[in-house]
Amino acid sequence: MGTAQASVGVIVVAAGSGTRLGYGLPKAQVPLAGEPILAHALRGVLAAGVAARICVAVPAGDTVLRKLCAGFAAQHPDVVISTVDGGASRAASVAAALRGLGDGVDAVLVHDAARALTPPEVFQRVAAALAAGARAVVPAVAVVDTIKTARPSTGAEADIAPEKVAATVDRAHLRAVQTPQGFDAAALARAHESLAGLGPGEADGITDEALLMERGGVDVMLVPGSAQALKITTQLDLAVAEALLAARQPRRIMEG
Ligand SMILES: Nc1ccn([C@@H]2O[C@H](COP(=O)(O)OP(=O)(O)OP(=O)(O)O)[C@@H](O)[C@H]2O)c(=O)n1
Ligand SMILES: C[C@](O)(CO)[C@H](O)COP(=O)(O)O
Repeated sequence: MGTAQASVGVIVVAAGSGTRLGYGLPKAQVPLAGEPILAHALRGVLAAGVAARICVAVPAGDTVLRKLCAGFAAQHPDVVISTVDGGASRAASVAAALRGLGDGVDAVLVHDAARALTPPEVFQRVAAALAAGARAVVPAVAVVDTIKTARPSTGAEADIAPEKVAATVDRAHLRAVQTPQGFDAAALARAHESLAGLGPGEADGITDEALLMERGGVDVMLVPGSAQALKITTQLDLAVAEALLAARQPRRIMEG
């Protein structure tokens, strides 16, 4: 897009069911420090100050998250905040929100509600790289574990353990990618057109939009992500997020 004045739309995908979290509620509704996960995610987007429009994909038929978004919209009349029904896969939810965002934005940031504590600086880094001319930008962190590939054990080995190491990967070049992922709006729309007609099973393999860009031969630039942008997937992640939020509170100074 190449100009700092470009209009940015942010998609927040919040239509997932949260099966692995196992809370019995759609994940974006699950309370984190007393508020739905989506409320934290929206506050992060708004604090970054990069969005002219925000479109949130919520579970089809949901009224709780729609009401939450309407409350944010009332408090932020300077930003157009809308909701759409999400789809059966993350990719389908992104596609629905892309349509909901409409024309008139130069760049689109796609963000997981599940990465609810992403610091505003991460949004700003992604937006700045787009403004500097990148067509696709992803926040990333280095991988800290030693990574090995596995293959099934065979014969007598299978009685000891189901898998064995196939190889150890050189982690120097490995990056764990996060959201928000930023794209030139036209390039993202074209990439998503290529998904039309995919079944839900096939769409499940599209775990992020950067993959679509890579397939289309677009260079995907990496900017620093943040450990705080963890994806709340399991109960352990929710506990970590609670602890992170508690640590963000101004500390009380005991006097006397
Ligand atoms: N059909 C879907 C599936 C996922 N998402 C969103 O995509 C992000 C990443 O998905 P994940 O964290 O894996 O969420 P869930 O699909 O809810 O998790 P699970 O697989 O445990 O059910 C989340 O913000 C989630 O709400 C979505 O909008 N629509
Ligand atoms: C987009 C993402 O958050 C980047 O790490 C991730 O790919 C989403 O994954 P999931 O398959 O929806 O859990």
